[in-house]
Amino acid sequence: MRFTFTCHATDGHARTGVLSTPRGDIRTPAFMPVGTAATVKAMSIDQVKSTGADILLGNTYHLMLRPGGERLARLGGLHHFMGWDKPILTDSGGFQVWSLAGLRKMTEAGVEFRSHIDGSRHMLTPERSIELQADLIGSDIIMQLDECTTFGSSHEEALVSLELSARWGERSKVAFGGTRATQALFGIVQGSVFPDLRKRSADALKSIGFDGYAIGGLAVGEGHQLMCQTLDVTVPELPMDRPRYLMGVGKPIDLVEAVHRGVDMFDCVLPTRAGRHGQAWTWDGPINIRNARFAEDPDPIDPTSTCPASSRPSKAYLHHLFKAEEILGQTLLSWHNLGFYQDLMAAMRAAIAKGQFQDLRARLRQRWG
Ligand SMILES: N#Cc1ccc(CCNc2nc3cc4nc(N)[nH]c(=O)c4cc3[nH]2)cc1
Repeated sequence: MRFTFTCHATDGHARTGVLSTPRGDIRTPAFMPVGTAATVKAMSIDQVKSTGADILLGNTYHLMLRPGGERLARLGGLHHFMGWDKPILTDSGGFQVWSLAGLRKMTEAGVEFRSHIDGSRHMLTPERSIELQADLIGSDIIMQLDECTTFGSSHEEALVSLELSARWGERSKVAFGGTRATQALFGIVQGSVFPDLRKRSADALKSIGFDGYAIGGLAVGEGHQLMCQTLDVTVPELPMDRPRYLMGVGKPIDLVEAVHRGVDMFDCVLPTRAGRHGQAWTWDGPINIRNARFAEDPDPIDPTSTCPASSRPSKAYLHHLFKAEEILGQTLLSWHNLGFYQDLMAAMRAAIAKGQFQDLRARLRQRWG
């Protein structure tokens, strides 16, 4: 059975539905925990599963460097390697090369770079990225190789960049082999913050034809308002019957505003990275558990939560763990934050289904400012 995306309800531009894949269904709007190096940092795979996540994100850049694509394939692929039998989406590597690798050389062919781990030389082309994702890692949703246009680029620079990404999108589709029975290929829209270029990029990708469309080039320093304004002009250019994935986003308020504009899928390191640094997200906004006011707070973060990390340990205990630099603190707050993100997505799906998304959005905007 191939991929099918079904919308069950809409509320304005917001929509809720299911992306059915051979490895399982993804309830949308969906949040994907980030499992960069074959692990959602500080979490066991059972803890991740317990939060209700339907799909994880992996990074081709990290996995190709360590343990290596061919080694991962010899070990049965990423699902078997990390013990996750539900869907996995992998990013194609371009963004991570720019944010992590040293000594990069960008050409029409692809990007040459040195590993941030051991300085070894690597070449990533659209064709190699597809081979890594589809054949070696074995991911279910594959991203084209693209260039994430830096925020602050000129209109001309953004045009040159989006046209490169469109050519790489075409090459990715050819390497992927048109359509596959059990895997999906997503294109990535660029165009920075320029409405005309976002339309141009979307038109180019639609003419190539993808199973889903990601919105790239955002959450790169443009700020919440400009991100929302760019979504306002980009989402309407994307096909209604295909999933829309906003890459690298974001804070809870970002998710609410993007769902309001018709986005279906998200990924972000924030809940786990911030969790490892003591920040816990709550329905009343974020708190930092290392603050002295929690030193003798006997109550859990959220006694009503189904997540054990939210409903059982007291804030005093979590405060202690962070003061003592105990690893358990990082696990418990990462677990809590991922549980909170999944509860937020579930609340948005339910509100859209009941035609009450605007009430939820208004309440959360008021609370989170
Ligand atoms: N803590 C924390 C934290 C750290 C970084 C971020 C920003 C992530 N933003 C972001 N990820 C992206 C991945 C991307 N991947 C690709 N292939 N293309 C993109 O344009 C792209 C754009 C992105 N923008 C958000 C939260």
